[in-house]
Amino acid sequence: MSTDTTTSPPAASSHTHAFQAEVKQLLHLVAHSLYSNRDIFLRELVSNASDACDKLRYLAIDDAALWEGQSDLRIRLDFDPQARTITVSDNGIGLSMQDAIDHLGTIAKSGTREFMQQIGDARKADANLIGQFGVGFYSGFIVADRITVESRRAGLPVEQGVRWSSDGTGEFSVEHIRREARGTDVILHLREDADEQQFGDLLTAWKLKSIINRYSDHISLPIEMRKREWDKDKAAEVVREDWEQVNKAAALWARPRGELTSEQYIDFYKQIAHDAEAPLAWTHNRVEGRSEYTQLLYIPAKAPFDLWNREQMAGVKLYVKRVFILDDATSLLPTYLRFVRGVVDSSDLPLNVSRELLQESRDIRAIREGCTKRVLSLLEDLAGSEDQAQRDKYATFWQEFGQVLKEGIGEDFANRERLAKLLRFASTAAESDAQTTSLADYVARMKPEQTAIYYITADTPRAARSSPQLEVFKRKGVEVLLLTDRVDEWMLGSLREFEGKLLQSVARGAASLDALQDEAEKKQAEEAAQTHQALLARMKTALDGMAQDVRISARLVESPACLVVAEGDVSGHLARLLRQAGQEAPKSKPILEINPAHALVQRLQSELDKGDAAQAEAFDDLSRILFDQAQLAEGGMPEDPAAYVRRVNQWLVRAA
Ligand SMILES: Nc1ncnc2c1ncn2[C@@H]1O[C@H](COP(=O)(O)OP(=O)(O)OP(=O)(O)O)[C@@H](O)[C@H]1O
Repeated sequence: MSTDTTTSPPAASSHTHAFQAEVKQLLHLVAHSLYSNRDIFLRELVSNASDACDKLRYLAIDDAALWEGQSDLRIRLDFDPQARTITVSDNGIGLSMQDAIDHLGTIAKSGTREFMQQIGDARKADANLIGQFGVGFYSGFIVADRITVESRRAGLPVEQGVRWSSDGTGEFSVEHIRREARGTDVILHLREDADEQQFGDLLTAWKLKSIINRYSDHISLPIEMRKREWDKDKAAEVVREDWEQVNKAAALWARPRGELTSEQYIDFYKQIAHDAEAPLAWTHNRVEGRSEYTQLLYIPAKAPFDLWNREQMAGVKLYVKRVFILDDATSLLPTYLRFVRGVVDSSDLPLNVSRELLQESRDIRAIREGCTKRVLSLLEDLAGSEDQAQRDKYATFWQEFGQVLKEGIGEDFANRERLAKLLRFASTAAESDAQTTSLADYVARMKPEQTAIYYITADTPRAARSSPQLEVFKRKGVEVLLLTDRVDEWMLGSLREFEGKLLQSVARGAASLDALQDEAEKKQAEEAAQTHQALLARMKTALDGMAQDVRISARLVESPACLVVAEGDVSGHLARLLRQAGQEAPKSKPILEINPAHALVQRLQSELDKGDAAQAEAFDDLSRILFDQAQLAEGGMPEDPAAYVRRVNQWLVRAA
């Protein structure tokens, strides 16, 4: 926080401010963890310069005076070997004094701020992790021990320039300066203390050019350096006053696929996604027809830390005829594809398109549909590839982003079937939870008499696997899918069937099990229900207010009891999720199913047969114990845990 909040001090007086706490941490990390990646500092500063130019162009649409009579935007890179400085200049929007204090002293992006708060200990953070957050401006401190920024915001008087300066430890100073030129100079004073080898080469034209070529070629503005010529007479290189363009300024996505190497695609991804790791896959197409655009979309290999934030949607950049317009993935892709990174460049939209206009534009709708289809095709290609390495990539993708993709089942009606084919689940058919299956593979393995796709929902795969409701399925060798992601219950609300087969919870209703029972089993169940009619009725009274019914189970083999929900009722698992999320869960009561072959149930029957008043209490207690245990077995909690413990203990004492 600022120690001094004066915003407009008189010219020439310098004011010192402390960095926000997280910036200090970040600076510490930057200086200590990113040496191996040091060249990225130039990419970050050039990208800021380019953003500043884009911003000016955008604001000048409504206020042409901001051009101040000079509308050729460009970025310049200069260096001085004697002074050991590198300067990145732009004639973009520039900074006011308040901008400099606000933007260069704090981390504005809430995600990055939270991240910095979380890591706390600099030693734990590795460069890859930090790379994700785009250290941006502060990356200058990888190579510099002092940075000076001189700037003037477009439209402000020349006296309202600002000089910001810091050694990147605890504080920065700001003062007003007189500055004719609009825009910003970022001057890096290279470190001297470190090994000369480490930074010395940065003070050469070839090195700076090679970094620009590697990282910033696609920047659509010219990046210029001073012309250098060999002077025969002096037998030395002389630096001229005029400038030459050193980048191709050819947007990568605008070049034909055949001209580009994988390395170029990967480098470009790393820049736009702020990711140190290569992407899993990408798709690059020029779409022609009713709406013309180019799309270059990437699937990252790792989920970002803020994937769960559905508001965090700035993954795809929109360009119009190679001019950057905005980061607004909400218009370009549905929420459930928010992990996609990339660029869409439209040939049809007007350059001054606003956010509001975007929402209504037919061209944007067409682009959004087109991008969605492309991403789904890309995923289908990976998932269905002949090549094991590609299928492994899909497995990685699923691991990282599967839960997000599942949101699409409820959100994207038009693509629901395609999405359903991309789903993967853990299953009782595999020993390991990591080995997942598709619905199509499940259907191919179904027993001839089986009519439904069975699943169980639970908090963890382990809880799912040991659930009593699975017992009969295990005995009969019928596969059950194990659904343990939070989003699953929600997804199931929209995914009722697959290839004509209903998805059926093993913990719901009774009808679906009929298909799995042979005649003898059905008869046996009917007889058991007859024999235990009185027991069932008596238990129902004992569990009044807790269970809506008590019946003989066809699901159980080893356990005494389990809970099931009636058709149309909310499952116990979903009710728990809702309560955890602080929401009201519908108050439907479960059905208790009991296993007549189990000793505890037989014990209940004998308590009932004794029929005296003292036994009535024992009967009630044991019924409640069975109910509470069924609750525990499916990962729930007895309504009154202490009462449950008391009852169990009474029985243990009696048995001892
Ligand atoms: N050359 C510049 N001209 C004008 N403003 C700048 C310039 N460089 C940085 N800024 C301002 O400082 C802010 C912080 O820059 P920084 O690079 O740290 O983060 P960012 O650009 O917002 O994020 P990222 O680099 O991760 O994309 C920018 O958002 C911008 O407002």
